[in-house]
Amino acid sequence: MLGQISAIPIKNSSPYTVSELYHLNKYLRKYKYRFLLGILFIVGTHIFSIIPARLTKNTFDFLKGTLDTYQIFQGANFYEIAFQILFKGLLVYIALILLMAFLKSLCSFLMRQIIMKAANKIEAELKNEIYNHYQNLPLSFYTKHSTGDLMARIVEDVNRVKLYLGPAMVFALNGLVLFLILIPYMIYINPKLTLYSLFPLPVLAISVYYIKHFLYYRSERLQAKLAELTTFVQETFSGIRVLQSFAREQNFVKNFSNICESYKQYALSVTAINAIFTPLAIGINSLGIILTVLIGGKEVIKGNITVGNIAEFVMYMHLITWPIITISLVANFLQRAAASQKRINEFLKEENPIVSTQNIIRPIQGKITFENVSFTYPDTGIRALNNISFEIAAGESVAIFGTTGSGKSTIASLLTRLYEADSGAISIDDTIIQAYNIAGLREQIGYVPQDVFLFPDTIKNNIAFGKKDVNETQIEQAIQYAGLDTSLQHFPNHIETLVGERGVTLSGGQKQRIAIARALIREPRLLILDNSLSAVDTKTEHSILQNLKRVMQGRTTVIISHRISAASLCNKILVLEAGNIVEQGSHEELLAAKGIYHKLYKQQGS
Ligand SMILES: Nc1ncnc2c1ncn2[C@@H]1O[C@H](COP(=O)(O)OP(=O)(O)OP(=O)(O)O)[C@@H](O)[C@H]1O
Repeated sequence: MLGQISAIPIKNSSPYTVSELYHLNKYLRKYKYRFLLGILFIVGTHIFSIIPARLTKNTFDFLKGTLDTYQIFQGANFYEIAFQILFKGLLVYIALILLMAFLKSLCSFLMRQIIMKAANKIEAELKNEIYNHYQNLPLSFYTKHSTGDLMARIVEDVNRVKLYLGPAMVFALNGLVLFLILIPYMIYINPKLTLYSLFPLPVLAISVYYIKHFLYYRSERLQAKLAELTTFVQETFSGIRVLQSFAREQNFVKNFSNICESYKQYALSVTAINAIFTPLAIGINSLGIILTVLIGGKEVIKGNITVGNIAEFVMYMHLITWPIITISLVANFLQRAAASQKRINEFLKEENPIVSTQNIIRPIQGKITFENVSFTYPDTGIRALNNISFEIAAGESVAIFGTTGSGKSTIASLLTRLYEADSGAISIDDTIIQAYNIAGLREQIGYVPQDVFLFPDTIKNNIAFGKKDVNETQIEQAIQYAGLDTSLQHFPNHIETLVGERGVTLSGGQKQRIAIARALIREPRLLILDNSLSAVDTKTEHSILQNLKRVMQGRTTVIISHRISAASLCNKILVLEAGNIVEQGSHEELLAAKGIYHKLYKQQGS
């Protein structure tokens, strides 16, 4: 509701386990060769990271060896020769280090390309899977879940899963491969130096874990605030008409400013924690370097290692720090992905109970039979229809007439199989409705619901939405039958006029008539108009109904209405009250019966 902010739910507090991610196995299997190739390039990246460190060690040792020799020959004629040897040797080492750096960058680039691309492909496929599944779910599913929730699961949650499949996968594999290659190699060079240089790393891992944990919690809140802000702005502008007409602008400005302020506070705290993080990581890493130089120095004095080994170890320290930092990142991405996948799985597990038993696809004649049909809305428990029975002959026009909330629209929902009756039987052409293929049946029904929905597109495209492959003549004809032709003359772009968001640029009556044209273009065997002429004057209503009589010749028309004027034009009228059929017959018969219909006839001054 406008003004009551409904933040997009991006977190589900119910428990989840990593096993939720098993759903992704089919995608991982599909892209297994990509991931394996990615691992190969990760190995390459690390080999080309370790070799330069080894080359640096050799450079140091070479420098030291050459300088020692130079000391021996100082004062003699060999000075120039020693300098030449030193310089050429250095150039060779620099060239080799540059080559390794290039190869490392190349492997790293290819690894990211391969794994990230696979993650992007899986993200798109998962989105498609969810969207396809949404399309197959019944209307009752949509009344239970908000649009914000549906959107959050297909956008936010899938994005979190992608972060796990992409960056988290890269970080995890990167760290694992590096540890497997580097640690044994360091131990091989000098176990004692390895132990001391790695000593501060657990401290780094634990501090990073806690800081990141706190940071993610805050970021989560920040994200929720952002969603709140977005929803608020969206709701404000979609309800701008009401907002301005009720002069509530200042209240909304104040509310917006309050949400902005709390968003700012969260953003500031996230920035502050982020600011602590980098100096802390650098500090702990420096501690490791100090220990390496100190212990390494002692080892050099003892003759166990060379000066080059210290330089080499300092470089290894830098290589290992980032994977340590990313451990908590990976753990966090994994948790968030599992929570998100759980939310996605919840929807993917939803099944549509409205199915076809025999998948019959055939043209219908339009005979409709309701036998002792009852229906209670599952979410509210409201009994909308109470054991109702009636019959409509093929080609008949029938009005369903009654007070508001009496169950008229529910009959239309059951006929279009948007809901399933709890008991009783609904048949079309003496075949139980469940036997028909659902899409095949719906394609033969032209249903104009009470709340008209128009896409922000042209009038033409809104009408053509009802059918594949339509031509201009069919559109013009549907417009004429729906009584829209005179209105269209006032539009500068005729049927190419854009209707704006939900048809905001049109009058209520124009929107209703576009919806009728959309239904008529399908040339339906059964036409259901649910209060579809409530926004037009009785004269226009009369002329449209006369048109429909011609168009629907030999086809069944069900007109749901509160108006006697509409009902009186039909062959038969069903009068509903509190889910029961209280009267039925022709206009004349019902007037003669002097019941509810007659009373309403008098009230409406017909
Ligand atoms: N989607 C829904 N979920 C839960 N309850 C519903 C739903 N739609 C309608 N109802 C309830 O079912 C009852 C019958 O509603 P229905 O829309 O069929 O009445 P109606 O006769 O068409 O009313 P109106 O003339 O005002 O459109 C009402 O009490 C309504 O509150």
